[in-house]
Amino acid sequence: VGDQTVTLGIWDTAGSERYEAMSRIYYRGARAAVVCYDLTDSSSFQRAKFWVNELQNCEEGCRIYLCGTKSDLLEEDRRKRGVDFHDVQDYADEIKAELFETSSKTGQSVDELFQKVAEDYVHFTAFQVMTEEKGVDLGQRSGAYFYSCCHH
Ligand SMILES: Nc1nc2c(ncn2[C@@H]2O[C@H](COP(=O)(O)OP(=O)(O)OP(=O)(O)O)[C@@H](O)[C@H]2O)c(=O)[nH]1
Repeated sequence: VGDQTVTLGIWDTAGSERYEAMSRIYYRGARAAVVCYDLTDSSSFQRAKFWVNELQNCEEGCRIYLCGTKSDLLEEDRRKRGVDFHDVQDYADEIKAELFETSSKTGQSVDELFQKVAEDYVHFTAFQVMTEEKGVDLGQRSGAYFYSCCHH
């Protein structure tokens, strides 16, 4: 990212709610979470919402990335789509998450997803360091630190 190298440590947790307590051990303190669902399976999107709620309740500093998987199957046949893109986009907006549709088979959008995770990490960490060092004047609407955050 820019001239910085970001090393991501990635933990693949169990997707089932049954392993909720164990998964929490893995994602505790995480700065980013890629919550995956199968684009051809609407029930998997409902399960993804469960994990989003968990993250929102337990991990305040964790940015959420929604990731619809198996996009290659939709390329083959659009009728296989089980989760409406606009519904997910509305949900992503509501929870302030980024949305990606990827394929592990073809690699579609996988690099873009992790590039965005790394970029956001760098930008938001820089912003946090600046605000921690200087403090935030809530009365000041266009402080220099806000501009520098957005222009990094
Ligand atoms: N066509 C296609 N199949 C995929 C893709 N990703 C995974 N699969 C298939 O989906 C099935 C489940 O994949 P996994 O990677 O085990 O899924 P998982 O979400 O890690 O499963 P959990 O272990 O329950 O968390 C396997 O049969 C994979 O081959 C993809 O991008 N495209």
